[in-house]
Amino acid sequence: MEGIVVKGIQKNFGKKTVLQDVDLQIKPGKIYGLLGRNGAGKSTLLSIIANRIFPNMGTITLDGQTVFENDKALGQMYLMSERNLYSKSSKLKHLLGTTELLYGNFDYEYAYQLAEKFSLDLNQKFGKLSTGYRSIFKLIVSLCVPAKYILLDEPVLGLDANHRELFYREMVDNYVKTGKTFVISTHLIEEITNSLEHIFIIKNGQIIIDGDVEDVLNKAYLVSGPAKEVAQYTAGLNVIGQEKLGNIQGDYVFGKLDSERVLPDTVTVEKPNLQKLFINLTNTKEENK
Ligand SMILES: Nc1ncnc2c1ncn2[C@@H]1O[C@H](COP(=O)(O)OP(=O)(O)OP(=O)(O)O)[C@@H](O)[C@H]1O
Repeated sequence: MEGIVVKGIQKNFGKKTVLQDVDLQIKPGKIYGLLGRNGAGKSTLLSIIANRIFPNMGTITLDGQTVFENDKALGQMYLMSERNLYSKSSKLKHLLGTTELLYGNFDYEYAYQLAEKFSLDLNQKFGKLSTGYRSIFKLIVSLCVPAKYILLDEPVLGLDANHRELFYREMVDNYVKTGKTFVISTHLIEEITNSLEHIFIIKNGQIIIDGDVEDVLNKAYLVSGPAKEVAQYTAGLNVIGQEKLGNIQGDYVFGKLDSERVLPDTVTVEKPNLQKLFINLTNTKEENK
């Protein structure tokens, strides 16, 4: 099968199972979002895909070939993660050269252009950069490596709002120009929704949603109005969350509404955004109370 295929992945750390029965496919030429709450297993999954850590069960293939100790397949993937792998005493421009040694054909011209846009001086040493600029440097590298699949684990960590916007724009621009595939794990859902085509939502180590953003959002509804009428209208539907303010109630429904039911005049049906849907799908029972 084309692209990256993740099949039956399980990962345990000690006695704890942090990923279970994870199956998914990353097809070439799309922008994917990997969304999940703190500790859901996003970084672990991305590290397994990039062969940085090994699963207890399951396989990862790229275009049908295992990625396990397969340099050719791994050369087509680049994982940018929170971990700082760079030597603190190295100048940024020299670190670009190190990346070229590993991945070949590094796009220096583009890297210099991006550095200028982000006001990053490449003559500085990595260790002297602020948290945000460390992320920016790593992002610049990930946009300029020749790999076909770019995995970004919390890419905008520490970036201010202006730099985050600039990064999303550059990523989409790069995607349009190169047709590369991006997989981004993030908590900042609202601001990235428009850049994503497909999402995976991971909860407690399992994929609970796998679909195109539009299709997923088409299944979500927010039904609001007086508590009694709302409860009647949503009875028996897949209500995944609820908001209450006095006597006014908002039920989040995921799936289908019942077209046979008459919507009372006092009740409205809206489409929630991805962030609201995510919060409701991933809330724990305690948080729903
Ligand atoms: N090396 C490790 N040893 C033991 N437990 C680990 C290790 N790495 C991750 N974990 C545990 O695995 C679970 C998943 O962690 P992971 O970092 O993949 O989550 P995440 O979704 O990326 O979270 P966050 O959004 O907070 O970064 C957590 O409970 C974490 O404590």
